Amino acid sequence: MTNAISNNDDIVYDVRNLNLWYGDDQALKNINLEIEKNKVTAIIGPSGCGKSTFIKTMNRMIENIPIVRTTGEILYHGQNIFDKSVRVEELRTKVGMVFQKPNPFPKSIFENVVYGPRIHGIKDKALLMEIAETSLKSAALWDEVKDRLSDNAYGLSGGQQQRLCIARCLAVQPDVILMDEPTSALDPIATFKIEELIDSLKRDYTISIVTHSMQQAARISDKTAFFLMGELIEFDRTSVIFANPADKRTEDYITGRFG
Ligand SMILES: Nc1ncnc2c1ncn2[C@@H]1O[C@H](COP(=O)(O)OP(=O)(O)OP(=O)(O)O)[C@@H](O)[C@H]1O
Repeated sequence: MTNAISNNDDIVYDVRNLNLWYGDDQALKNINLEIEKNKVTAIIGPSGCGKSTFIKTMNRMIENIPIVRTTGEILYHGQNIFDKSVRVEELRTKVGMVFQKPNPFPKSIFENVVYGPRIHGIKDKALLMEIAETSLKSAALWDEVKDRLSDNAYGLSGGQQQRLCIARCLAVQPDVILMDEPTSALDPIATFKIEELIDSLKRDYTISIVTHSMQQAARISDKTAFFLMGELIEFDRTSVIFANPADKRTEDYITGRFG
């Protein structure tokens, strides 16, 4: 009888001895962690502990900041994303990102969703329409916008804009979705909708989410990583992190003693 140990196909990311510096300041210290397929992995920790830095490293978005230097490896399906042969645009198609503040383009709802497919050379109107419909349905937004696809995206509420950004991300058929505090600018109802959406998306995608809300991490994630001052202090099943953490610092943080 085998127990439920993941095999390699279940590991999407294998982060090995990752260090990152902004100039002389080290923001990530020897991080080792695996991200499993079709799971939601939450990244929690106090302000400035390196959560955003970590998540932006996973699709090499962090390299937009010139003073950044990294050592170590991030294996994505077995390939080190820092290898010279890796094409960053391709990686970012596979590993999409959703930000704290919804950031639709100043275009119609339809054009926002099909932006990526258009860049990839898809011109056929019927196909673009099909992609828009599928993506908006997957992002639980279709029913609210199907009659006004040509309206400007800025006319949507904040929560709708965030789901539109998720639809835009889905339209290029990613494998992983990185989310950096995706609900921190939203009200509780819009937050609830995004949380429900995350739960349904994990059937098809692997999700990693930075959150300041421990309740949110407890509600929606399967695994939780607790960061503190650039170090990964503890990484385990979310139920373990919140009910029976191994490290005193994790316990102090989740019980609100600091942070
Ligand atoms: N562009 C930058 N240049 C220099 N230092 C940076 C830069 N971005 C972040 N840092 C530093 O790296 C460390 C980690 O920051 P990061 O934003 O990753 O933390 P965080 O846990 O996401 O914080 P928060 O919860 O406040 O968003 C901090 O000390 C921060 O000051």
